[in-house]
Amino acid sequence: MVEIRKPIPVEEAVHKVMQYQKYGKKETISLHDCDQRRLAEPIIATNHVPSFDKSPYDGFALRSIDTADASFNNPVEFEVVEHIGAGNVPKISLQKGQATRIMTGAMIPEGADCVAMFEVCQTYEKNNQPYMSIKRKMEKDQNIIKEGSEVSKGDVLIEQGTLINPGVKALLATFGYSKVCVAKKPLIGVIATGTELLDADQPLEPGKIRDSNAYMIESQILKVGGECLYFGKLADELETSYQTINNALNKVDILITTGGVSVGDFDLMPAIYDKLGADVLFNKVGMRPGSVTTVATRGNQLLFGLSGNPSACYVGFELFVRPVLQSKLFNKKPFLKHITANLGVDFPKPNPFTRFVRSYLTFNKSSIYVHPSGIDKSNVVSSLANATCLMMLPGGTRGFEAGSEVDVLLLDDMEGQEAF
Ligand SMILES: Nc1nc2c(c(=O)[nH]1)N[C@H]1C(S)=C(S)[C@@H](COP(=O)(O)OP(=O)(O)OC[C@H]3O[C@@H](n4cnc5c(N)ncnc54)[C@H](O)[C@@H]3O)O[C@H]1N2
Ligand code: MOO
Ligand SMILES: [Mg+2]
Repeated sequence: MVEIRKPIPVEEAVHKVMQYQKYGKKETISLHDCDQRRLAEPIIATNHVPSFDKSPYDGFALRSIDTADASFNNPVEFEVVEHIGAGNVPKISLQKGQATRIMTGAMIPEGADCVAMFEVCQTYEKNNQPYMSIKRKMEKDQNIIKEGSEVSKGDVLIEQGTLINPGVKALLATFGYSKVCVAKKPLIGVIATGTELLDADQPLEPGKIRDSNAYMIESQILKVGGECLYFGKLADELETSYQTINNALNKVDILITTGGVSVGDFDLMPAIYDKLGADVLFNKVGMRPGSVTTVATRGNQLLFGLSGNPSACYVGFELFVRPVLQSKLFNKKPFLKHITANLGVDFPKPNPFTRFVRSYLTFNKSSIYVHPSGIDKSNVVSSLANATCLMMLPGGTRGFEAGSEVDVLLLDDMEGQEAF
């Protein structure tokens, strides 16, 4: 008699897996190498920005009060007493009728309370001494970037778990983080199972196929910030498969296998979990593809038994492995981002299970449409290359019409969301 498995709802399965997630480890690396990593500590402002009052323009720093009588017909004259560029510290404190020639980014001299741009000033010399005049009134604080006006020392600027993009890297540099504490990439082992599998460099043989899942999973791991350790492919043979999987578990944080989780005579994963003493959290989920996705734990390690069917394997990774990996990277929004979009095509056939259709989006003015990216079957590989999202069609007794609103999970978004 074949084993009859009871499917659990997707949300429940995700919840079960996430109970086992733990924050990962931290490491300190050079600022140069931190791109696309996630912050293991928040960025805290170590100084005010700017850290001194500065000029936003090339011009003259002066005392606004001295321009009180300036007008088109009454230019007011200033003696230019100092000349400073960005990086210089002004030495002269301005007295009545004095100005400092100042460049963008330079420190405002004492006494000055505004900056007049070159464009509104006339410059000339008298007795070899530079002078300038201005025909308009200036206001106190006009054209001055005040100390701390952008950021105050001690402010928490970027949360732990944030992906380091060029803007985050700029902040790290601004606040002197020449070494950055980032989440260590979790090491995820990958094993492909199946006597039918050939490597990518092997010629096809009757009855055999090339292993695509291992490469696909490797790519999925790398895309979301993990490190992959590939242990090779295993023929469907219990003892050697058990040995390899047992050894692999000692070397990685998480282990993913693909294939062999269903009820076939050569589907050995259930027997291997048994032999490993692993607890199976679930082995049937109310979803398509990926209904056979199995997750087990041994000690505090998670073993993901993804389906052998390529599309099912892909979806199983995105729904279950990805949020665990994101949590290990301290991402507070570990789940795939949901949006709603209008169905681009009809789905007349109902399905009792929630369907995750590999899809892509199109945009028309302010409307978003979602379309399948290929054949909607669990065993296909060709619908994956153009998939940028998963359309989520709830299970039930009805189909769906083009134009109706559906939930969509974004695959290329790296921010995520807090709840599934
Ligand atoms: N009697 C039943 N049969 C099946 C059921 C069921 O409930 N009762 N479930 C079906 C569903 S749904 C799926 S999905 C598959 C899952 O099968 P397995 O996870 O056990 O995977 P395999 O049997 O090892 O392989 C399935 C399929 O995928 C190909 N494959 C395997 N590994 C790879 C790889 N690394 N790269 C590319 N393709 C791979 C393999 O050749 C098979 O064609 O079970 C259904 N059956
Ligand atoms: O696990 Mo299967 O993918 O539901 O077709
Ligand atoms: Mg099978």
